[in-house]
Amino acid sequence: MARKFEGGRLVVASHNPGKVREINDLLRPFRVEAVSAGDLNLPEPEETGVTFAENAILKAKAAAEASGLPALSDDSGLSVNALDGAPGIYSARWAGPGKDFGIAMKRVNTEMVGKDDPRAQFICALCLAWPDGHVEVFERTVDGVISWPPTGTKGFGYDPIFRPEGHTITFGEMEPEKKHAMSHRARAFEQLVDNCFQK
Ligand SMILES: O=c1nc[nH]c2c1ncn2[C@H]1C[C@H](O)[C@@H](COP(=O)(O)OP(=O)(O)OP(=O)(O)O)O1
Ligand SMILES: [Mg+2]
Repeated sequence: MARKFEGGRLVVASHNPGKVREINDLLRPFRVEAVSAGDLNLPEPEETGVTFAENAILKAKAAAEASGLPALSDDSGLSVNALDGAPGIYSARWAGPGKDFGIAMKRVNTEMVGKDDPRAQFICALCLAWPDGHVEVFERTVDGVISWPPTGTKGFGYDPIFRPEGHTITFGEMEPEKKHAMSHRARAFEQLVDNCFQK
């Protein structure tokens, strides 16, 4: 049995404004008072893990310990079949210190030249950590294809080049509510809610 979140304040342990916005959207129906790591001036931990789950755990634990509150982290990324899963856990790092996803998306496109497999997944590991060190982790994916050139301005990160399976538009072109009905983050969140939130 997973440990339950009892309600009240919860730290959203992310420094990515696009993600914080999406997690706040997903939390809205629940009795949760979300505060972000940025609001609390929490440091951004170094992501030394080699898996999404490891990085999610280290980010959530760091925020829970520093704040004394339960903390929810998200470690996520884009995995391209033709690139053997790259950028994967390095998805944020491909955008460089300036966090320029124009550069990161161009790199995906350049490295895919000559390969004829457009398949890709977004992956999201969510970790809910308590100040005593207990953690719960949930990981989910969404399948799609890489589409070039980038289209749409509604999302963040690699959304303009990711078209989810069965759809004709990219996440960048999709209304947030529609992305939340199918995304890797929304799917992992559903697991989190089922296991850790009171109904
Ligand atoms: O729905 C998504 N739509 C587009 N791009 C996405 C998505 N989900 C993850 N991504 C990409 C961009 C992000 O920068 C990277 C995650 O890297 P990741 O280390 O987990 O997050 P981050 O460094 O941006 O913020 P933080 O670690 O403070 O939560 O993968
Ligand atoms: Mg990060």
